[in-house]
Amino acid sequence: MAAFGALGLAAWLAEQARRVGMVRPSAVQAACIPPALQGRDCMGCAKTGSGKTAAFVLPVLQKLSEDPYGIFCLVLTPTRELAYQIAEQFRVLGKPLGLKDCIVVGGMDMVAQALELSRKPHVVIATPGRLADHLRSSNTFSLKKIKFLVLDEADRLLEQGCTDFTKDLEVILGAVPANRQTLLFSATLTETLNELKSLAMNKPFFWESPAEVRTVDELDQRYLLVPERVKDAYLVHLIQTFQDEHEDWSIMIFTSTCKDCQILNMMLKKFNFPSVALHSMMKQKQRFAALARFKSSVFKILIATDVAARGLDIPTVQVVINHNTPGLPKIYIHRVGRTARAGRHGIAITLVTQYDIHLVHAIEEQIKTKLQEFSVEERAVLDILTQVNVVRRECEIKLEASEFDEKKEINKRKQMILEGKDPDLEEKRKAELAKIKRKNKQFRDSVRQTLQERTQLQVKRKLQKRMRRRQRLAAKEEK
Ligand SMILES: Nc1ncnc2c1ncn2[C@@H]1O[C@H](COP(=O)(O)OP(=O)(O)OP(=O)(O)O)[C@@H](O)[C@H]1O
Repeated sequence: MAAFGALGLAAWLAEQARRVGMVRPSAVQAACIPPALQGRDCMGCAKTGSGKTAAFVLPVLQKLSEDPYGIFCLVLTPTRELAYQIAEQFRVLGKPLGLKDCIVVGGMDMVAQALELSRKPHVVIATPGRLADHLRSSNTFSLKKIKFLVLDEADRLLEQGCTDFTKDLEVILGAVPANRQTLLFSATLTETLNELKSLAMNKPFFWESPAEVRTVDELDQRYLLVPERVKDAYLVHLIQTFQDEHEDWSIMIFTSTCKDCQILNMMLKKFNFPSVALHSMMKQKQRFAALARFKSSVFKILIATDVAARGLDIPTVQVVINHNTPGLPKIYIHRVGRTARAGRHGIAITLVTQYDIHLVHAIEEQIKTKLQEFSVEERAVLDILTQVNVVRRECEIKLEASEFDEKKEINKRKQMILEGKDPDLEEKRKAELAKIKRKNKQFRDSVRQTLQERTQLQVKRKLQKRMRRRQRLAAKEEK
């Protein structure tokens, strides 16, 4: 495969890439860097861990070196941790340029970010919510001259649902120029291809990994059929097994809710498995600290919700365990993609209960691969079953006593204060917004009602007119 220089990158940039271990471009880099350098919009759909980040960082840095000014490039990504990770790649690869970047994410000081933005950094890496807040509340910076708009995990940014970014993306797209280059990347682009294409201003160059199998070959994908009520005992047994056989291995465990994440973290500590949790109910500083301790192998076990499912690049992760079967195949693809990255091997085990069989079939259909059964010693699991369930109950009671749910509300309020917002004002704003929405709905319903009544009236009049005409005709015929 051609070297980076042959892709059109300047010697200094190819050398910088080499210095950080990128000697030969990966398939998605070899495919997308040339058209990006030629000024085309690009969409890259490549497997997890295949170097999509550098596929947009390198061409952006190349173009920036030819015309250095700020704000040159805006990168949007769905989570705060990913924003920091992308910024790190820009800093490492852009070091010879003296790159100035600015990270704009929630949970951090908004005033400091506004100050940094006003200094016109070359590259802004942001989560949509916080950037939209800045655009709504201040005019101390402009995105009018950006050359590149990059959407990392693009399909997640455009996903509709409870935590969708739609309104924020509308604000941001209104603030960027039409004559820009748009680069879109993800491991699961295809489902939202049309919406994504509408984002690209001109006919985008589209590249998709040719392999039919959607997950990497180096990934050993297993399942474990377990009854729902003994799932935790299997989890503890799996961790014990891996830690006995490979004490240097790092394990990422995914679960569905913040509460479950918290309880499992408490449980594992009681079984002397030092672990850290990562979920959206934690304060931002706690999230960063947990990730740093896991990345540096101070802790070998990370329990996370799907806030950590996409993009996180932690080379030491050898095992991914799905404590719950992901509801969507693409969530599965991203979760298990946290291991077996950049050509390394890894194993992913999904705990499948009697209620999840259909989910496994949907996953296998999407990834075009059959999961193999992972065998364990049932006896060993039964031996710890009671103890695990007792410990879980103790942790649940302890968590309830700590008013975890109430904390969620308090956390939200604290977060707003930290971000310079007034929680009561926000509460009032939300109530007013809800009232306006209710009134609008009532108005629409009454209009619809009136139209229906009017239509019925018109139909009735027409029928009466037709009846009267028939009566007149009948009367004439009688004469
Ligand atoms: N050409 C290359 N040669 C060697 N290593 C590379 C190369 N490109 C990227 N890498 C390394 O591969 C790892 C994965 O890269 P990256 O995080 O960009 O993958 P990705 O495709 O974005 O994954 P995901 O879909 O999970 O976000 C990183 O550690 C990165 O430094």
